Amino acid sequence: MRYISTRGKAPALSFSDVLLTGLAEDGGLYLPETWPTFSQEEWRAMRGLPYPELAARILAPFVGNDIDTQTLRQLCAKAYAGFDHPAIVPLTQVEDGLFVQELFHGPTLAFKDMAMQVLGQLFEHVLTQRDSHVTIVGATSGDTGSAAIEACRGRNRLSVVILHPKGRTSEVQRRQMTTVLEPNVTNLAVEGTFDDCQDLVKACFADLPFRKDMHLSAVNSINWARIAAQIPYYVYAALNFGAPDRDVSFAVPTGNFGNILAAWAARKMGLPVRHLCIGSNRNDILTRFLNANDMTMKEVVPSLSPSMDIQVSSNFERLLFELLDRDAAACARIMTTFRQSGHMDVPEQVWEKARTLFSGLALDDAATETEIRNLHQKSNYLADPHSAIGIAAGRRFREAGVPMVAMATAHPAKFPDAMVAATGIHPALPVHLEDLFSREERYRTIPATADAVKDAVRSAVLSNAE
Ligand SMILES: Cc1ncc(COP(=O)(O)O)c(C=O)c1O
Ligand SMILES: N[C@@H](CCOP(=O)(O)O)C(=O)O
Repeated sequence: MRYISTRGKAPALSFSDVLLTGLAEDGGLYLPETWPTFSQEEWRAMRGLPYPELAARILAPFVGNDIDTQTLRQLCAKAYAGFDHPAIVPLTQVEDGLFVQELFHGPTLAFKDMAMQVLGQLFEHVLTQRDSHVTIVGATSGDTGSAAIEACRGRNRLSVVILHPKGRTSEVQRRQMTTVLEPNVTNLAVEGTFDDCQDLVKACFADLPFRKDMHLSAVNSINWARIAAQIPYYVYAALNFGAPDRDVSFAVPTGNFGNILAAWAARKMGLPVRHLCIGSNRNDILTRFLNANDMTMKEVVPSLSPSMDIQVSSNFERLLFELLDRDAAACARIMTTFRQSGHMDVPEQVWEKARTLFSGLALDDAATETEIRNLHQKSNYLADPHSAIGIAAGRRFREAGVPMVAMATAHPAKFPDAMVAATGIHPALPVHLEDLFSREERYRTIPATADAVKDAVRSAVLSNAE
C-alpha cells in the first residue's frame, strides 16, 4: 500500500515510512493511494472475532507488505493486552435505538489508547527493523499526550516531547502526563491554546533541516497510522449490529476530526455506515460548517470538554481532499487561504456532499451538564463531558430501525469537577492511578514560539542520547 499527500507535492510513501514521517513534507496529510475494501463475505467472516484479531484484519491492507500478518497479529495482541475490559470496547444500550461504545478501557482512560497502544508496538517493531531512533513531537488538548507518553515511555528508540496548553487541560489529564518521569519523556506547558500547540508542531515539521536532524515523527492524528488504528472499533460495533446486512450510524464527540474520520474511512472500506453525527462544544466550527457552510475560526473558548477545545480540525483536510475528488492543488489552495484568512472557502458542491453524510450538534457547557445529569438519572449511565456531547448528538439524529452508536471517548474520572457539578458523584480513578495526586510532576513552561519548542526538542534529544 502506498500513501499520497493531500497537497500533492510530497513523495508517495509506504506504510512504515508514513508511520515514521507523520506530516507530509509539503504540509499535507497522507492518505492511502486507493481505499482497501472488504466484500460482504469477508465482513461476515469477521463477526465474533476478538477485538485484537479484528484490529489486525482491518489494519492488514493498510500495512501491506511492510509487516507480515502473523507479526501484525502479535503486535495487536500485545497492544490490547493491558485493557481492563475483556471486550476491549464494550457496548451498552442507554435508550431505545441509542447505544454507547466505551473506548476508554486502556491505560490512560481515553480513546486515544485504542490507537496509541498499537502505534507504540508499530514504532518499536519498525525502528528495531531499521535500527533507528525517532523524536516524537506531539500536541495535546488533554488526552493524546498521556496516551502517547504511556505508549512510548521507557522505549529507548523513541524520545517523546508533548506540548499541552498551559492551564487548559483537567488536572487529572495534566498529571497523567507530567508525572511520567522516564528520561525519554518531555512535557512542555505552552502559553497558548491547543491550536497554538498544533501549529507549533507543524512549524517544527515545516523546518525540513530541523526535522531531518531530529528525526521527527508524529503521534497526533496527522499520522495516518493513528486513523487506521481507530477504524476497527467502528467495524466491531457495526458487525455486532449485523453489518454488512444492516446499516448502523455513529455519533462522535469531535475536535480534531480524527475519530470521526476513522468512521468515514470504515464506510469507504464498504462498511454500511448510514450517518455520521458530530458533537461539538462551544468551539463549534465543524457544526457551523455543516449547518451553514461557515468554517470561520473564532477564539478558542475553554469548556467542560477541554479535549475538544479546538478550532482548526486538522483531519478535515483529509475529507476535503476526498470530497474535492482528490484535487490536491485545490485542497492546498483552500488550506493555505484558510490559514491566512481564518475562513475556509469550501465550494458549495463539496459542502452539499459533506451534508449528505455528516450532521452536527453543538452543546454549550450548561447543555452538557444537563445531558450528563439526565443520562445519569434516566439511564443510570455516567458519561464524561465529551462522551455526553456525542450521546446528545446521537439522540438528535437517530432514525427508527438504524442503531445509533455514540462513542464514549473518556472515563468520567478524568473530569471530576464536571461530574460532581452535574451529578454529585466523584468518580474514582482506577487503582493504577489512585496516587496520581501525590506523584511528583515534571514539566517546563514555554512561550508559544517555534524557537522555544525547537530548543526544548534539541535538549530533549541531547539529554536522551547521554
Ligand atoms: C475525550 C475526547 N473526546 C473527543 C475528542 C475529539 O476527538 P478528535 O480530535 O479525534 O475529533 C478528544 C480529542 O481528541 C478527546 O480526548
Ligand atoms: N483532543 C486531542 C487533541 C489532539 O488530537 P489528535 O487526535 O490529533 O491527537 C487531545 O486530547 O490531545
